[in-house]
Amino acid sequence: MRLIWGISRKWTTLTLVLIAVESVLYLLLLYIFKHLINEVARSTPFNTEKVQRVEWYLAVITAGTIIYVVVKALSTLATEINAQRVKESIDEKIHECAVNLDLAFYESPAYFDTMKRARDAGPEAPNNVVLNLADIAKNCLTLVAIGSILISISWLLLPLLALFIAPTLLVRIRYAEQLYQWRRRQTPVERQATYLSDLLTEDTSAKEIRGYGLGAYIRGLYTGIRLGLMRERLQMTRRNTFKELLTNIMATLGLFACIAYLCFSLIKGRISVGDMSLFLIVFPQSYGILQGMAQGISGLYQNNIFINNLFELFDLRATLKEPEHPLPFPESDAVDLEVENMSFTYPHAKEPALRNVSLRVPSGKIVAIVGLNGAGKTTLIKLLCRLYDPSEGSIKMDGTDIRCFRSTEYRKHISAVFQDFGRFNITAAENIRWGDIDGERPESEIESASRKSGAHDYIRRFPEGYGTMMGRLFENGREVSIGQWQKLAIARSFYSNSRFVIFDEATSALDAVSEDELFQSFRQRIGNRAALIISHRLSAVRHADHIYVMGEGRVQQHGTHEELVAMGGTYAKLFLKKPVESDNAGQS
Ligand SMILES: Nc1ncnc2c1ncn2[C@@H]1O[C@H](COP(=O)(O)OP(=O)(O)OP(=O)(O)O)[C@@H](O)[C@H]1O
Repeated sequence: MRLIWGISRKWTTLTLVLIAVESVLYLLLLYIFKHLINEVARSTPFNTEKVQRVEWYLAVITAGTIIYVVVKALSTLATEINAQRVKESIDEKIHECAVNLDLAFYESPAYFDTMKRARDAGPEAPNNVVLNLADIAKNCLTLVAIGSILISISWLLLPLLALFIAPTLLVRIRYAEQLYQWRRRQTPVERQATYLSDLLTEDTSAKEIRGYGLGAYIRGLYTGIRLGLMRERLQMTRRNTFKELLTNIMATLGLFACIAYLCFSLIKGRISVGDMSLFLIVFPQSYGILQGMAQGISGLYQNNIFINNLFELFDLRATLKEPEHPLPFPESDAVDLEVENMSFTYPHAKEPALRNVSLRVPSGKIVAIVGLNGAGKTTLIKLLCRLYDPSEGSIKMDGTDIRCFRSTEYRKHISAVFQDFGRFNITAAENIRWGDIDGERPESEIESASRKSGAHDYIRRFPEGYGTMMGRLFENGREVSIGQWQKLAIARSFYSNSRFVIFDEATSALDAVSEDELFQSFRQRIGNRAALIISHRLSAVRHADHIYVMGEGRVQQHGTHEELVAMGGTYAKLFLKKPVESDNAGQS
């Protein structure tokens, strides 16, 4: 309730007011209707006075019914608008939560379970709660109206009805709870099934699934999981159907008990014909309303417990601590990035990925990091981008620990191209502009960044140039090669206003000519920024001002290319297996 109220006060109030008006009108109409029937049935002489009274009742009932229909339509509209607003707001909140959580959450299966449950529940669940609540409120008020009429006929009717309908309500609430608990338990299994289904339907795995003939096997795994889930669900449904049948029989007995009671009351003359007619109108309705309420309350209960999943997600808090009093970022362009005795262990991992690493990226310099697979290079980059905080040691920017800056502020000064860079299905221009989404920069800078990365060569050949939709997800989209996508990602980092450019094997898919061109004039391309390059290729690292060699999470050697070659050891082993001139000499 607080969630809904917080999102949409105006519409929630309007909805409740309209529902109240609708119910009061309904009660008034029934009341006038009763008088109309009594007037018609009364054994008074047929004269002008009687005709006038009947006409008056008819006119009031007709006008009142028209007003009632209008109010009902308005209240349905207001409820729907309110529900839509809540739905949009919750959707927005889920996305906000996902974006604000730090990368550490993505390491944990529990996070994916919570996210899946929240996405399964919302944004429909709060929406349904609004509709449920509106329905229950409406039914309650109508029931009060009908109840007061039923009590005026006989006080026994209401408790009799409630007694027989209560078991239906309880059974439905119990089933809702069982369903929720079951879904909660099954989330990891359902995620496995979704993963297998994605493998079968998405383009990223399509080639290997066909190449290795894995289709039938994966389909078998998927069907196995789904059939298991279906069997359990059907078992629950079967048990529930049996219970529902029993309680429905009870409710029907209750209905006929009331009918029998009223028949005898009429015979004994305890109720009038007007009462009986009124009863015949409202009785089926009250039965329907009570059943609707049972459904509404169990629905509310069910949606409410699904909403708990949403709250579970909203309650997740980022683990990266933001400083209470963030320091302003250094004004000067000449800032150094320094790593001091840093160690880091991934959440849920036993062994540290980085041990006592120290290195320096001076302003305006190009620094390279090399090492075998699993040496810890990418991990170091993630820490430099402050996607994680070190377990020990620190990273300093111009002598200040980067934890003293607001993380969003700090990240603006680092632009990284990761191995698994983003391939965004948006226009080519937007792909580059996302490197500095808040900057109001002239369009020409997009092309300039694109020229520096080599992406301009193929984008200019597209009939729609930079307006071309990239990827094949959307109409008229252009799929390009991995190397061409990589050039676009590099252009994005060049476009950004950062002081440090980080390339984590960012040129691995570039052809030798493109890569050579890029690194030959790399210094001009990055301007006065500093760069950190991770690469397995000699052509990418040999021109660096300083090179660090990493192994088993540590810095093993460092120096210039010439110094390291002279030193021998890991670097020489990595890069001197083939003649130094060869582009692929450094591939590990
Ligand atoms: N998310 C993670 N959770 C736990 N351990 C991880 C995670 N990512 C990487 N590791 C481990 O950390 C170590 C360093 O990995 P990292 O990705 O930094 O290596 P790398 O030097 O970049 O390797 P490559 O050259 O293959 O890219 C490896 O032992 C790896 O298994």
